[in-house]
Amino acid sequence: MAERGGSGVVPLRWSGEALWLLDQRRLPRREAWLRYRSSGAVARAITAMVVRGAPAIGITAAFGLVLAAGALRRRGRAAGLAAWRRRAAVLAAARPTAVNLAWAVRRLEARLAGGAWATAAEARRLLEAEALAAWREDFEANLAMGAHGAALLPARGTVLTHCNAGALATGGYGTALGVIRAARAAGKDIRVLADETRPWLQGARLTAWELARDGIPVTLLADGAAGHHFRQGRIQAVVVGADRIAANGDVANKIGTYTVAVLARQHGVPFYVAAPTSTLDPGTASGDAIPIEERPGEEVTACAGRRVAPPGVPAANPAFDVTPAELVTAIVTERGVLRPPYGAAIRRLLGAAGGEKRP
Ligand SMILES: CSC[C@H]1O[C@H](OP(=O)(O)O)[C@H](O)[C@@H]1O
Repeated sequence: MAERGGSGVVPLRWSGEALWLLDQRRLPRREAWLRYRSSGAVARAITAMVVRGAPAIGITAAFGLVLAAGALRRRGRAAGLAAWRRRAAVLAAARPTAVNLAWAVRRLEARLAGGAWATAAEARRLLEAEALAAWREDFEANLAMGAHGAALLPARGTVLTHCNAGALATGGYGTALGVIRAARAAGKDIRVLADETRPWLQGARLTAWELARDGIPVTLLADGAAGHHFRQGRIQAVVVGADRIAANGDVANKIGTYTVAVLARQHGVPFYVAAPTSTLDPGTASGDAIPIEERPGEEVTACAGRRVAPPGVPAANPAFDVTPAELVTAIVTERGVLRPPYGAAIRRLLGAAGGEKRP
């Protein structure tokens, strides 16, 4: 599926019996695949960031829910569903900020509730079909989002991106990197500045790896360097991904995104957010209500696994920040480009899709 239309990279593979995850902690040095056969192990892999990126962890959780189908063998449908829901809750809690985990649980639970199944095996087939559909739809959404976003970029210019919102963070092709891939495929001379994105280095390790593989010109920046390049007039647009977009258009994304948005506004550079509708969260009124994951301080006091701070010095490590909607030039989705006021635009988009966001 991932070969069609773009980067050949996918973060996961499904064998029918097991889920295989590309261990993103080891990239770019090593492309190591890990096999998972239980929903609990999948949840631990999401928390440990073996796989990361909002859409990618949503799809991964969906296959974790397929692996949880064994719980449905319990005596009685109600007992089986209760046991399955307990495993689903563990997956939903694996990381708190990306709304895509809850979206995956809602989507597969709806399939179970609405499906005709009498045995755990029949239920597993329903869940597997839904997980595969969610993966395919995400990949197709990225292709559509790429086309919508590519039209916003200049024929020639430099785009700054933050973190990794590429094929590795999605079901393939990418959101922010999908926009860049689509612009290049359309013949636009787009070059990329990639923030290294401390502390986990998604930019230095993952975005640089993806774009170099595709032959797309990419230059790595230290996180504190973006302001210098904005001031030198070297950046014509910013494109980033998102982990959750609140009902008013506030955007939760990797820590440091807000800083880039403020710099973009200061320098009159458009700031675009590329995200599938599965990342929209109409149930969360504003960014103030988005839970921000706090990760271990050791990720900050060390760099690439080597301690850099003196022993005993604590570190704050919020993994995300919130960019207020007023700093966002446009939100690029697979169903089109949203412009302010985002509250109304999101309601229209989801209303057009038939009421609330599909589970
Ligand atoms: C396509 S959304 C990717 C999104 O997820 C990343 O966070 P993490 O690597 O911690 O999962 C980052 O916020 C990206 O923009």
